[in-house]
Amino acid sequence: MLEITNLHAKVGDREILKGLTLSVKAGEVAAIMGPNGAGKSTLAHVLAGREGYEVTAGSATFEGADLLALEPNARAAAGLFLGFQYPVEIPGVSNLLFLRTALNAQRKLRGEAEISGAEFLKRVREESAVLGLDMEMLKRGVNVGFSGGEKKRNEAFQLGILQPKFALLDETDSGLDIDALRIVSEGINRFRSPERAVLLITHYQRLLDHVKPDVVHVLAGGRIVETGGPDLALRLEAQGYEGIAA
Ligand SMILES: Nc1ncnc2c1ncn2[C@@H]1O[C@H](COP(=O)(O)OP(=O)(O)OP(=O)(O)O)[C@@H](O)[C@H]1O
Repeated sequence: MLEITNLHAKVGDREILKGLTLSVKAGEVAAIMGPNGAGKSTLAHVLAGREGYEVTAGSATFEGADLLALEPNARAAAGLFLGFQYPVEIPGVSNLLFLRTALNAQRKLRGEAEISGAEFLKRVREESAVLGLDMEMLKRGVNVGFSGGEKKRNEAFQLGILQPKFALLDETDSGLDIDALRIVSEGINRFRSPERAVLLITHYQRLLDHVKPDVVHVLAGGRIVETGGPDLALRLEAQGYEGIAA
């Protein structure tokens, strides 16, 4: 589904991704772990098409199409979703208006009809119930006044509403209390399907206790340096990154 080959990318003058190769298949849940500053969020931003991140070599294709040639909104319409490590607040734009507008903009680019008010509301009710977000909160400005954990739950809510094909989740587990971690994990597990894929950037094995990954990659020094099964995450938890070649 996602094929990244020898990707090099820089921010300003600094090369962060240094020949990263990674493949994620449909149906797969893959985790990316790695030391602070290794380039995990940079990878997420490059894939989403954030400004200021320059790809200098390599390729990334999504379902066979050149992802890097697409504008960010076209990447979203193609089915790519990024859950931010640091969700932003958008005062004056309610969560529900934001999501309905985003969903319809994506549907329009795909040549689909707008979602009906009734269907949108049904999706909102279902997803907010799973994630424990009440309707009053969702009428407030996007993330405005949300606690750190509520912001992360809201990322999972957006995932449930937009129903993309590929979820790239950048530390969606950080800042969650024990119950919220279980709730957000449930949201991610509900999203799992043979047609979709998930790439979880995380520092903690505890998320992977709830969302069992098929594969675990280690990103260090701007490259994937090791790939294994769920046991790799357990080994890292026990041993740290010492001995991992950067
Ligand atoms: N705008 C920028 N200008 C200069 N350096 C940057 C910029 N953005 C990121 N970097 C650097 O790129 C490196 C990789 O950052 P990135 O956020 O991708 O790491 P990460 O693996 O996600 O780390 P963490 O686990 O701490 O979240 C870091 O050393 C960071 O300081």
